[in-house]
Amino acid sequence: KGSTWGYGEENGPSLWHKDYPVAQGSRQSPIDIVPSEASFDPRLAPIQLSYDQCTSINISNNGHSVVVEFDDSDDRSVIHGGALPNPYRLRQFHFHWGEKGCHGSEHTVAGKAFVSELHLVHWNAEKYKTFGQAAQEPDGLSVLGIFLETGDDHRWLHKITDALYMVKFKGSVSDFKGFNPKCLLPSSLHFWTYPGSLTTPPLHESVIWIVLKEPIVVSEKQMGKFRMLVFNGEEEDLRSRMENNFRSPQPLKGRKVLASFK
Ligand SMILES: CCCCNCC(=O)NCCc1ccc(S(N)(=O)=O)cc1
Ligand SMILES: [Zn+2]
Repeated sequence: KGSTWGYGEENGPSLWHKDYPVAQGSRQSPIDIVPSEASFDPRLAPIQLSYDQCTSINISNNGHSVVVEFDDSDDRSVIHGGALPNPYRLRQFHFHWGEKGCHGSEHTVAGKAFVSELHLVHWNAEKYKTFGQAAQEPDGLSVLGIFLETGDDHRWLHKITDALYMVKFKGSVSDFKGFNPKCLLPSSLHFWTYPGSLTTPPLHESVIWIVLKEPIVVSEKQMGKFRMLVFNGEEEDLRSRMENNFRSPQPLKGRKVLASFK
C-alpha cells in the first residue's frame, strides 16, 4: 500500500497532493529560477554562516535521503543575512540526487538541472520553541540550497561518502561528530532568495529559500557512493536503490525571486 510517501510510481511527487493538499499551494518548492527574471535587491544583506562552533551529532538514512543532524539546543551554528529577519539555527543537512549520469537537483536554473542539491536546514529559534512548530510557520525555516556538479573529487565530501556504508538501510543511524559543513560551500555566496516550502511531505509553506548561484564540484565516483544507499529497511525483501529522490519545479504563482548580485 502506498501509505507512506516516496519517489516511486505508487507514492511519488505527483501523488503527494492526496495526503498533503498543500502540494498544490501558492508557495511550493522547488522552482525553476530564471536569472533574467530575478530582481537584484541591494538591500539584501550578505549571507553569513557562523558554523565554527557547530556540533554535528549523527548521520542517518531516513528512507528518503541521508541526513546529518546537529545539536540545535543553542545558537552555536546559525545563518543570517539575506532576507532573514534574524539568525536561524542549523538543524540538519541532506542531499537530493539522480541516477548515474542523470540530473537530481530540485531547483533548476533557467531549466538547467544539476546532478545533486545539498540542503542546509535552519529554523527560527528566536520566534518559535521547537523545530516542529517552526516548520509550520511562514517564517519558520530557512534552507540554504547548494548545487553539485560533476568534475574532480571534492576534497572534503569523502568525510560524508566514507560514512555512507554505515547507513545503507532506512532507519540506520551512525555517530558523525566534528563535521563542519562550511567545507561544502562554494567560493561565492551570491544567492537567489524566495518564499517557498519543504520539498517533501509535509510540504509546509514555511521556508525562506536561499539558493547559491555557484555550484560545488564533486566527482561522479563520489556521487556513486550516494547511490549505494537504499530506500528500504534491512529487513525488507524489496530492495530499491536510493536515487531520483527529488521533486520537480513547481508553479511560481506570482512569487518574486530576489538576487543578491547583478
Ligand atoms: C520535532 C521535529 C518535528 C519535525 N516534523 C516533521 C517535519 O516537519 N519535517 C520536515 C523535515 C524537512 C523536510 C524537507 C526539507 S527540504 N527538502 O525542503 O529541505 C527540510 C526538512
Ligand atoms: Zn531537501
